Amino acid sequence: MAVLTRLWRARARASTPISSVAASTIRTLSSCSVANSGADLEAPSLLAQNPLPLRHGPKDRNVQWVFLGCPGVGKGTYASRLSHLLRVPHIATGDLVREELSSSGPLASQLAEIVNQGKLVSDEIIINLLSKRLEGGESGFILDGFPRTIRQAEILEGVTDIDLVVNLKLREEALLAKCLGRRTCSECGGNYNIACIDIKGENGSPGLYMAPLLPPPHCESKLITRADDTEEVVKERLRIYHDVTQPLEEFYRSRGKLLEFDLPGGIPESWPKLLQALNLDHNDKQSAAA
Ligand SMILES: Nc1ncnc2c1ncn2[C@@H]1O[C@H](COP(=O)(O)OP(=O)(O)O)[C@@H](O)[C@H]1O
Repeated sequence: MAVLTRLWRARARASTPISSVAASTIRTLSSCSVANSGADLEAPSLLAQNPLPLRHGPKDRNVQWVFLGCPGVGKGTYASRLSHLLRVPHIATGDLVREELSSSGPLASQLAEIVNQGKLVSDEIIINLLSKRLEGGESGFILDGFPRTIRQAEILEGVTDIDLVVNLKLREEALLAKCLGRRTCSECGGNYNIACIDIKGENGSPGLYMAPLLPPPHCESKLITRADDTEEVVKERLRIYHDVTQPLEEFYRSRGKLLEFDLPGGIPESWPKLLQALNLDHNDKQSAAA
């Protein structure tokens, strides 16, 4: 991870075009390059190569995982739970963008315009925000919301090894409702969802039930909604996800790193199954619940 930090710092200092940073970092890291056989490995063989729990990754370091998935799928929820479980930082680029937005920094107004239209922030801005976040150095991480473009994935691949990419999937009908139901407590920062998803099974397809995650009474009057969680903007984010981010699935599948996970329901149904898919053991589950 120190390598990653150094390189992103160097990029931020030099304002070098990202493509040349990626090229030079790929050269620098040729001795510890990302395994890229091109073989289309299935998730089980990926896990067989890297049996979990992965407190330490392939080179005796902590896990370096990425979470992919449409807006509203629950990347933040599950990435955050796993980060507590595996004791690695959960780094969400959406949170970095929102922190910058709430500051009075020079970028704030430029970012507000982009984010409130549901568009993606430029790769350069995102890499700079990430490099600032990583200045302290990290040992292992779970990235959420990054990479989001093939270019970002190539840059990441040029600077460090990703062990596993978890692709969370949820039926399209549920995604919009999940985004519109999101609420955050302005005081404690707790995340809730007031949407109750109840899709009846029909023509052989199973139903889907996701209970709302309601706030405790002391948060009820302090709930806020993200400015970009309006119907129009969420639809635009979903469109951009399908056009620009979804190709990353094939990028990581071809490298044998993609673990597909269909969410079977809300947190009570999905969390144990996710742990199982990740081959995390019972002790880990107990410590997660603690
Ligand atoms: N890796 C990224 N590249 C470009 N823009 C990003 C990235 N991560 C976050 N953003 C910006 O921040 C916004 C919020 O991100 P996030 O909280 O991850 O949203 P979502 O709920 O759509 O997954 C995005 O719509 C986008 O404008």
